[in-house]
Amino acid sequence: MTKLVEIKNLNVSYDEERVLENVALTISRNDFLGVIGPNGGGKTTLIKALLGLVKPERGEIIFHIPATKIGYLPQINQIDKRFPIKVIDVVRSGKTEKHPFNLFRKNQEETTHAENLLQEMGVLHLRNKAIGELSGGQMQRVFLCRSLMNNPELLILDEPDTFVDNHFESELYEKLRELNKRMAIVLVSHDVGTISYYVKTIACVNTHLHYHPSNIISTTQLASYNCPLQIITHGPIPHTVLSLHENDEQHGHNH
Ligand SMILES: Nc1ncnc2c1ncn2[C@@H]1O[C@H](COP(=O)(O)OP(=O)(O)OP(=O)(O)O)[C@@H](O)[C@H]1O
Repeated sequence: MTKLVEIKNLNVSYDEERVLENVALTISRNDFLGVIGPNGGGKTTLIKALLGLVKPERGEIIFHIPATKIGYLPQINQIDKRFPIKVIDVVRSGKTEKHPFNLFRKNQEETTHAENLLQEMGVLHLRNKAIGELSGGQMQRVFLCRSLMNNPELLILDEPDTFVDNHFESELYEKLRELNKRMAIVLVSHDVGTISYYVKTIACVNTHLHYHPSNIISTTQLASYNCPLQIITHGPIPHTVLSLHENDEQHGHNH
């Protein structure tokens, strides 16, 4: 399996507070890794590490691909609706190999690539709209196109389902499954139920990282990973499983 990024013995602290400790993780070609964990557990910090944005206090991060081959869809909660930029230009701005001031110079090849991505995501008809006119789901698709402009080998998404409706959420995950045929994906989500249906492996991050080599994970395993999450799912239809009370049997399901 071709390795894309390796994290070894990583410690990260902010102002003396240890956020990641002794973290090891290898991302390889065709991986589809779901990153879960409690609030403040260090998921975003792990993403920053994968993007080379945090300085390790200890350990190392080895990149086997250039930075331009890592696509990133940040957590987007809000955007100033008045921001004057067209959809097509948002997508084109994801092209980072060139000098940044080339951004708005017309380049037919890049425009065609951006249009192909918009087409793939089903939003080509919005190409000349102002970004602020779009719905949450449409905007998320456009930003996803932007993160694909460099044809990444690794795509990292931080809670892409935050402000989209349920319908778009499942569409998005289906798209990710298609994209996973041509790139590795790391997906951070609070929605353990849904992601466990799509990802191949799971990392539970709560200062320490526990790698789980499958997408099926039980509440008992989560507890042993010190990942106190309330919901989890597996099987063909996503559903929730409530965490157990102390004396419960193991198979308490809530469909
Ligand atoms: N730039 C920073 N400076 C200081 N502390 C930070 C900084 N970024 C994050 N932290 C702290 O580090 C801890 C981990 O934060 P991080 O955002 O990585 O967690 P998370 O798992 O992504 O959380 P959430 O699920 O709430 O998004 C938290 O306690 C947070 O307050």
